[in-house]
This record gives sequence, structure tokens and C-alpha cells, in this order.
Amino acid sequence: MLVIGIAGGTGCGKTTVVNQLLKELPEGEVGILSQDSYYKDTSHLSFDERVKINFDHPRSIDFDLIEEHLTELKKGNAIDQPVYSFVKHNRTGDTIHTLPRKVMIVEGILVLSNPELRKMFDIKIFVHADSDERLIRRLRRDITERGRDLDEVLNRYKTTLKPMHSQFIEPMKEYADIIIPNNHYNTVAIDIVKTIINDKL
Ligand SMILES: Nc1ncnc2c1ncn2[C@@H]1O[C@H](COP(=O)(O)OP(=O)(O)O)[C@@H](O)[C@H]1O
Ligand SMILES: Nc1ccn([C@@H]2O[C@H](COP(=O)(O)O)[C@@H](O)[C@H]2O)c(=O)n1
Repeated sequence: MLVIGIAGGTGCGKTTVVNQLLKELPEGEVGILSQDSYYKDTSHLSFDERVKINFDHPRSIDFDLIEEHLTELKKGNAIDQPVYSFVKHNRTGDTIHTLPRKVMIVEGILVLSNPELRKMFDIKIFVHADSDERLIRRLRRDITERGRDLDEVLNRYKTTLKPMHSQFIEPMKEYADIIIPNNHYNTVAIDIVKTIINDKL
């Protein structure tokens, strides 16, 4: 199994890059683990308490469960990936049955920040977009898809997104094998990554 870690700040285009790769690679050969599925269970908290969580700090992520699931997949066993609701700020209780594939992509803002998880990646990719571009994309997406309003996104950006990005995400470029510039759609970079994956398949 080839394991690829894809990190980068919120709105840089990780999901878009993954979807482009999925479209171009042979069907059934690529599986995805999304870091968003592994936000810690917050059922013991009220909604008002959940809203106050810093979702951009590594402690909000259940890295042990990601590593356990990736280890099982590497052994050839299927896992049940939790489904997360950005509206409820919690796991929904549903799961996605995820089969082991020749290529497993693990994507999320913080997937390169955890040393144990980082060691499990054969290829480490960082997707870069400038912070103003990422904020614009995040505003659009969170308002249309994640039930947020302008003030909420801007307030979260100032208090947690920006400082956590500087502390835990941007420095991870140092560990990347490939950095994809993604201020604009970058089909050349997608082609290069696709070729590397095809070579290893
Ligand atoms: N290169 C790009 N140029 C313009 N918009 C983009 C680009 N890549 C992604 N987007 C848009 O930006 C938003 C965030 O992209 P997404 O892939 O969800 O980012 P991430 O998973 O890194 O948070 C989406 O609405 C997506 O359509
Ligand atoms: N309940 C939550 C959990 C996370 N977030 C934000 O999601 C961002 C990570 O997802 P991307 O798809 O943008 O990579 C992260 O920056 C969290 O702030 C949230 O808004 N609500």
C-alpha cells in the first residue's frame, strides 16, 4: 500500500486536489481518510461548549484513532470511519465502511503535524495558497456549506485559524516532499502527482 499525506491550511484546496486525483486514477485503487472525520467525540459537551473548541489545534484531533485505522488498512482490514457534522460540531454516529486500497490518501490541515502519523506516509504533500485567498474561499464555503455567518468565520479566523496556522500548519512545509502551489487551479501539479502514484501502483 502507498500512503500519501496531504496537508495545508484551511481553504488551500486539499479536498479539491484529492477529488481531482480520484477522478484521474483507476477506480477502486484509491481510498481516503479525512482528518475531519477524526475530530474527537464531543457528545459529553453542550452545543455552546462545542462552539468554543479550538478546532485548529492538534489536541482536537483523535490521532490515535487515525493511526489505528491506517494500521488496520495496511494489514488489509476494512475500517469504519466516523462521519462528522460541521453543523453539530460532533460525530453523527454514522460511519463510512472504508476498504483498504492500493493507495490511501490521508488529508487534513494537521496530518503532517503529528510525528507518529507522519512516519506512516510514503509521500508527504503540502498544498499552498496565500492566506487572503484561503480566507475568501473559507468564507464562501462555510457560509454556503457549513451553516456559518460572516462574523463567526471572521472571529474564528482571528482568534484561532490564523495563530494555529502559523504555529502548527505552515511549519510543516519543512517535512513535505512536494509543495503544490494552489492560488490557481494547478493541473500540472495534479498530473505530476498522478504520474508519481501511477509509477508506484
Ligand atoms: N485553486 C483554486 N482556485 C479557486 N478556488 C478553489 C481552488 N481550490 C479550491 N477552491 C475552492 O475553495 C474552497 C475550499 O476548497 P477545499 O478543497 O474544500 O479546501 P480545503 O479542503 O483545503 O479546506 C472550495 O469551495 C473550492 O471549490
Ligand atoms: N466543528 C468544526 C470543526 C472544524 N472546523 C474547521 O474546519 C477546518 C478544517 O477543515 P478544512 O476542510 O477547511 O481543511 C478547520 O480550520 C476548523 O476551523 C469548523 O469550522 N467546525
